[in-house]
This record gives sequence, C-alpha cells and structure tokens, in this order.
Amino acid sequence: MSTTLCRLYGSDRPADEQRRAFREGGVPVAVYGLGKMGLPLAAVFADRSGNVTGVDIDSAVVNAVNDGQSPVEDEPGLDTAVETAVETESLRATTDGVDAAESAALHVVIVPTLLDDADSPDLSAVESVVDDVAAGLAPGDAVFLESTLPPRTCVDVLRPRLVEKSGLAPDEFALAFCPERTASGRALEDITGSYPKIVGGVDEESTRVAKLVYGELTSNEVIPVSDPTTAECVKLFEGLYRDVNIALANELGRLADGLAIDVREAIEAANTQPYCELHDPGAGVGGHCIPYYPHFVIDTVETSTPLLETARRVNERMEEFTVHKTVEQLVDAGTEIGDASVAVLGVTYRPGIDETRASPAWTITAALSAAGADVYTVDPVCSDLAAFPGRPATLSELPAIDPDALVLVTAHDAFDDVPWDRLADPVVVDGRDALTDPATAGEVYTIGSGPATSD
Ligand SMILES: NC(=O)C1=CN([C@@H]2O[C@H](COP(=O)(O)OP(=O)(O)OC[C@H]3O[C@@H](n4cnc5c(N)ncnc54)[C@H](O)[C@@H]3O)[C@@H](O)[C@H]2O)C=CC1
Ligand SMILES: CC(=O)N[C@@H]1[C@@H](OP(=O)(O)OP(=O)(O)OC[C@H]2O[C@@H](n3ccc(=O)[nH]c3=O)[C@H](O)[C@@H]2O)O[C@H](C(=O)O)[C@@H](O)[C@@H]1O
Repeated sequence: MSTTLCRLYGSDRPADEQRRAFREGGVPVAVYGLGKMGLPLAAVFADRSGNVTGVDIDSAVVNAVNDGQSPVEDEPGLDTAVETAVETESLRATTDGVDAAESAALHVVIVPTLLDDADSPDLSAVESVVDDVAAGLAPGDAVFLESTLPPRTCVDVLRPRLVEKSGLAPDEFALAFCPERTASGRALEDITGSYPKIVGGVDEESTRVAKLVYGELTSNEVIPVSDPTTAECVKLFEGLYRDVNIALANELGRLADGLAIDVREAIEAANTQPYCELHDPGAGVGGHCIPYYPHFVIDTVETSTPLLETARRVNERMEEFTVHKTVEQLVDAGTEIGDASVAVLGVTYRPGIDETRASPAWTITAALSAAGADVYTVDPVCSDLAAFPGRPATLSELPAIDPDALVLVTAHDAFDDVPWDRLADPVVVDGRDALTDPATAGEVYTIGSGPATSD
C-alpha cells in the first residue's frame, strides 16, 4: 500500500493521523551523518518509520550500509539493526545529500561539530549539510539538528542559511534543536529511552512536530524547552558540568602526594552523601565532546568564562603531570628518561571505544618521545595505533620489549592481563586506578592515590 506523503509542519491532519503516517513511511526521513551516533539514530528512525535515507560523504560507509553492514563497530545491537533495516528496505544510504533532501520531509543532521586549529568551533560539516537540505527543502518539512552546537547557532546561523538557500519563508518549515544525549557503546538504548529527549523549536509548531516525532523513537519522555538556544545550552551545560567536575577531581587528585593520603579514598567517602558527586582523577580528558564543548561557549559568548577556561587548563595539565610522574618514577629507579623504554597502555579516549580525538595519549606519547624515551603504544581497541608517536606493540610482546616503565592512560579490559610475571619489574604510572595489584617490584604511582608505598 503506497502511503501518502505527509508533511508535518503546519499539517491540519489530526495528530494521530500524523503519527500513523510517520509509522507507515508517509514522512520520508533523511539522516545526515552515519557515524557512531548517526548510524544508530538512522537505524532507530528506520525501525520506527520504515522510510529512511542515510547520507554520508564517505562512500565506504554508504556502501557498507547498503550491504546491510554496520561500519560502526562495538555498538551492541547495531549490526542486526542495520541488517534488518536494509533487508526490509527501511534504510538505504547515499552520498548525495541534495537528492536525499529532495525526497525527504524530515531532515535530521548529526554530522561532526569539531574544533579548528585555533580551538574555535568548526561548523563546516553542519553548514554543508544545511546547504544540501535547503536545496531540497519543501513547505511543511522539518529540520532537526542533533549535532552539538554553540549557543544561538540554530537561530543566528542555520535558520537564515536555510531561508536564504531554500527560498522558503521562515514560517514554512519546522526547525528544532534536539540534542543527541548518547554515549558510544550504548547508543541504541540511549536513543530509545535511557534519558528524556530535549527538543527546542523556533516556534510552537516546530516544537510540536519535534515532540510528535521523538515520541515515536523514545520510551522516555520528550521535554520541550522554549527555543533552540535553550536546547543547545542543555546539551552544552551537561558537558561543561562534566569538564569542570573532572577538573575538580584532577586538582584534588594532585593533592595526594603533599597530603600523603589516597585522595580517591576521600572522594569515595565524600560521595556517600547526596550533595557531593566528585568525579575521577585521571590522565586527562579526551573525546570530541567534553574537551570541545567548553570552546563552543568560551569562543562565542561575550561574557567572561574564567571557570570554564581554568577547568580546561587543569584537565589539559594532567597529561604533563602523567609524563612528569613517569620521569620521576624512572629517576627514582635509577633510569634517565632518555635511556628508558616506556610502554603506554591505552591510547583511545576512553575504554572500549575506538575514538582517539583529543585523547591524552597524543600529548603523553609525544612528550615521552621528545624526552628521548623509546615509546611503545599498546591498544587492542585502537584502529590507527600507528598514528601515535612510538612503536605499536601488543601485550604479548611486552616481555621481549622489557619496558622500564608502564604508563596506563586508558583502562581497556585487556590490561587486566598484563604479563607481569614475564616483565622485569617496571615502574608503573596508573592513570586511571585500573591496575589492580600490579605484580611488580617497581614503584607504582596511581594518579589520585599517590605512590603505592607512601612514607
Ligand atoms: N560521539 C559521541 O559520543 C557523541 C556525539 N554527539 C554529537 O554527534 C556528532 C556526530 O558524532 P559522531 O557520530 O560520533 O561522529 P563520527 O565522527 O563518528 O561520524 C561522523 C560521520 O559524519 C560523516 N560526515 C562528515 N561530514 C559530513 C557531511 N558534510 N555530510 C555527510 N556526512 C558527513 C562522516 O563521514 C562520518 O561517517 C558530534 O559532532 C557530536 O556533536 C553527541 C553525543 C555523543
Ligand atoms: C555529560 C556527559 O557525561 N556526557 C557524556 C559524554 O560522553 P563521552 O563519550 O565524552 O565520555 P566521558 O565519560 O564523558 O569521558 C570523557 C573523557 O573524560 C575522562 N573522564 C571522565 C570522567 C571522569 O570522572 N574522569 C575523567 O577523566 C575520560 O577518561 C574521557 O577521556 O559526552 C557525550 C557527548 O556529548 O558526546 C554525551 O552524550 C555523554 O552522555
């Protein structure tokens, strides 16, 4: 049965008919960006609407999806979701964003929003997609932004761009910011219900349409906020909260030596009452979210933001702190850094996720190499290990390498199996308090806890 096309914005059809049209494929969806977040989102839209075109500039991604395969790895349930969606012809992929826009009535944008070399927000991918959308935008369509954006981007940048490039009036299409509150490794469950979905439209009708659509995706509630800027700030504030609180944990963690206490023990005890949620000290803060989002605010608001800037500096300093502790441990063991071999365990930005953007390991491996150490990088999850300074190695190769020091930066599960009994007592810097009882006679320093043998 061919389903009549339904354009939701300004529709006078009863809400139930609009929902049914969405479920029956009458609201063709285009999802722009088929990455770690975009592909799971496209798969859920395909499951709920039966009529999704995914758009990506990477033809390898497009070809994989059209073959029913997920190019995104280690995402529970995604392989099956993509295979089923393609088999049932609910999902197809293309590199042609304009063609997809011309046949869609709902346009969902989830391409990267990164930083440029000057740490300013880089919106080029979003703007490129918005131009494709504009080329195919029709009255009654809806445009939802899920990529994290600096405040006011929807109202001051994207809406005027859509109007100018599409020739439509601002009140002829829906525009809403509907942030992606999802983490890799649990994307499908996050998209379909872990947390409430926030939606903020440029007008009431845009918010209504966003609420109706996301009400079909999530079992959780859909929370409408006043406008896109408020929704942009909801997403950013979540990340800023995290960066500032990780910075507090890192600053407290560096007190361990001077106070001769295990700060992690104090943090755990302090968190036993509900008004305290101290985070974990560590070797640094990576990923293309938490380290980036402060710059989306620092660089775009007139108001001074000293706390955000200070927190960024505190977190960035943990990389040099990790290197400093490694050098100090080696010197205490009688080895100069220039004569040492150092194995860095874990280079991705967090455990189990093959993403290296802004990983602390970039700075740490570069600094150790610059200091003259022979650096080896061990990471069974990372697919571009060779890109890092140093020589890629596996855990089983460590005994032959016989490193003078092990530095854990990212706590992959695999590091539960370090072959300690075949190593010659290296010193250890544990950046994540992840190495339970490392069997080495070498000194062990855990960031946040201090030296294993405190005086
Ligand atoms: N990764 C995460 O944990 C989360 C990310 N987000 C937001 O989602 C956005 C996307 O993140 P990921 O999916 O992790 O990125 P990703 O790097 O895994 O994937 C991005 C995809 O977009 C494609 N792409 C880039 N430019 C394009 C263009 N102009 N047109 C079409 N496709 C294009 C790339 O080829 C790639 O396949 C982020 O920038 C962030 O704002 C939000 C929550 C969580
Ligand atoms: C507010 C919040 O927790 N947002 C989540 C966050 O996920 P993300 O994948 O960036 O991981 P993360 O757990 O925040 O870790 C980021 C970095 O910070 C480090 N980290 C994290 C927590 C901590 O107490 N100490 C610490 O050093 C991690 O090692 C990692 O290098 O950012 C995601 C995003 O916005 O992209 C978001 O969807 C996720 O829900």
